[in-house]
Amino acid sequence: MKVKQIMLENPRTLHYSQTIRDACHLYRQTKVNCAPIVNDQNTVVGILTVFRLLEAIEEGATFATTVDQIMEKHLQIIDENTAFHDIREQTMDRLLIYNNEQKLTGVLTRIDLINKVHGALMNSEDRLAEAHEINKELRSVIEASYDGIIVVDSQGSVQMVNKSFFRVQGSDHDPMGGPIEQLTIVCRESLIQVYQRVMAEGKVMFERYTGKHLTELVITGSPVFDELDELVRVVISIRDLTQLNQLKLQTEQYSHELKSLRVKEQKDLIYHSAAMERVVNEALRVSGVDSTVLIVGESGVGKEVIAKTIHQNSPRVEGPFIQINSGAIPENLLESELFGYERGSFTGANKEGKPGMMELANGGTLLLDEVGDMPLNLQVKLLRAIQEQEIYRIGGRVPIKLNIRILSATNKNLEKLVKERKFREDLFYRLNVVSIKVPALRERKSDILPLAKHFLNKVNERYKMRKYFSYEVYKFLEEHNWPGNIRELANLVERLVIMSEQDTIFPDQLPEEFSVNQSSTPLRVTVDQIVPLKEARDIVETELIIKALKEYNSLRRAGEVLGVAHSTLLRKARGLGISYAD
Ligand SMILES: Nc1ncnc2c1ncn2[C@@H]1O[C@H](COP(=O)(O)OP(=O)(O)OP(=O)(O)O)[C@@H](O)[C@H]1O
Repeated sequence: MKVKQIMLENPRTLHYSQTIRDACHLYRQTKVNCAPIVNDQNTVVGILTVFRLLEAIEEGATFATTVDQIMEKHLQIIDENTAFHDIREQTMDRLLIYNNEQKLTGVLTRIDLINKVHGALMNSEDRLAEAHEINKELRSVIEASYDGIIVVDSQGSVQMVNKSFFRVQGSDHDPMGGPIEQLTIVCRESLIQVYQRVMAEGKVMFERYTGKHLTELVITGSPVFDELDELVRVVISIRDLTQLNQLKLQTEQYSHELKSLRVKEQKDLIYHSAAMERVVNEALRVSGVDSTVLIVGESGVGKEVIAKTIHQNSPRVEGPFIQINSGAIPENLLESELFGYERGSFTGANKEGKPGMMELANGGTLLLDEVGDMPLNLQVKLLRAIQEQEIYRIGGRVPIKLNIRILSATNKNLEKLVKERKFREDLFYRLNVVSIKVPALRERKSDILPLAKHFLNKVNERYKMRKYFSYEVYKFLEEHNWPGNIRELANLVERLVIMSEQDTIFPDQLPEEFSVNQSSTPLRVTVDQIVPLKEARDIVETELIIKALKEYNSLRRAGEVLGVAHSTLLRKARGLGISYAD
């Protein structure tokens, strides 16, 4: 603080010829307790304090006594820019304050000083309370932060940590006051690096720490400067992303499970086998991304069903699912089917022109079925369309922007076709970003019965019937080799339902080409020890009756399947000790 900040500015002066009366008048008027005395040239020649005035009256002076007779002539003059600190030792009553042009600018009296100091004290007390309040608020803000916060001074010693720091650290170890090197937190090295880099460069720095079990910490160091622009401390925050990562993983897992539940709910996708479960999981995994997928497998194994599953579980689900079968469309029409055409572009064309399948699939998914049958000249155009996501209709000049996902399916060996130069290699790689192989039905026998039941239900529903298969028919379906895969199975089921006259379908109703003899493993009863014939008959009958009752859950149906009247079945069951409540 400088003297000019606490002095009484521009004090009123008295001429040396003025009297004590004038002085008293001045004191009363200005409420000051001293006055500089000037001569005719307005130069200060003395100073008269109230104290000196009272002293003079006591010594016999009167109101008429002129001030030059009683004033203090010994003057203490100081520059207005002198620091207050430097005049603490001086007598305050007589301080005259001059500026650098040697002009009187103020006086400093004890009372003024006391007032000023008192004011300053009150002020600083208020400011201290305010600072205390701000400090408290700051502290609670820092404590409320979920991020761990640690403040380190320029010497590298820890000045403060918040509660969250202990959570991130995973222990109660208190690093306060200690050097940063003694921290026990897992990301110690990264934290020290951040601190050192902030100290060296004076700006905000980041580091990422990754550890076991999805541990991920983001460490951010921010410099704090004082008024002199000196870097005095570094505030380091540690954001723990571990929980977030775990939650993310969990959400991904849940959404995957949810998806597979949805798929299980999808009525037209039936599977029990682990092989098919793997295929469905692959389909679900690729459904989330927009990559091209090549679905391979024998004819009729369900490639189209898998393509639909991908579409239905993809973000494009609200868009169209369009399918074009390259093998089924005559070569000369395939191009216009794919790309569409403008009006009058060729004879026989619709007058108005027509959008192609690619255009129709915009915003959705296009399945190129039997893609191995696509003619070579169209393969070039297709590749260009996929790469540029843009097509021209036949006869059209305006490019049409595409936003489609391409899936393709084939039962051919595309790699072989590439070698034989019947399929373009570049297109093959473009389509085969991800490939999914759907296994043949003979490689997933456990899917056969659920599929057969599914088709049986559908056909019964369609024709309003209530037919069912005998055990032997199921056995046959399960054992058959199914060269035509699921389509063949579905066709046979429909044929059996339509053709059979009774409600129960027996093997003798199987078409000739499916004669039971063709079954790869005919029905056999295995005998591994010799037992009396009666006992053997009882064992076989018991097994058959239990199985039939379990499968059909009805005496009448089980009887039909086993070829006996239900009353006979009931009697036999009782005789063999099989309990059954119909
Ligand atoms: N998992 C399944 N659940 C229910 N039905 C299925 C399943 N897989 C296939 N199908 C049915 O079998 C028939 C043949 O399936 P799909 O057309 O998908 O086979 P594909 O492999 O595409 O045949 P292609 O090679 O002849 O094009 C269809 O009627 C389909 O609905």
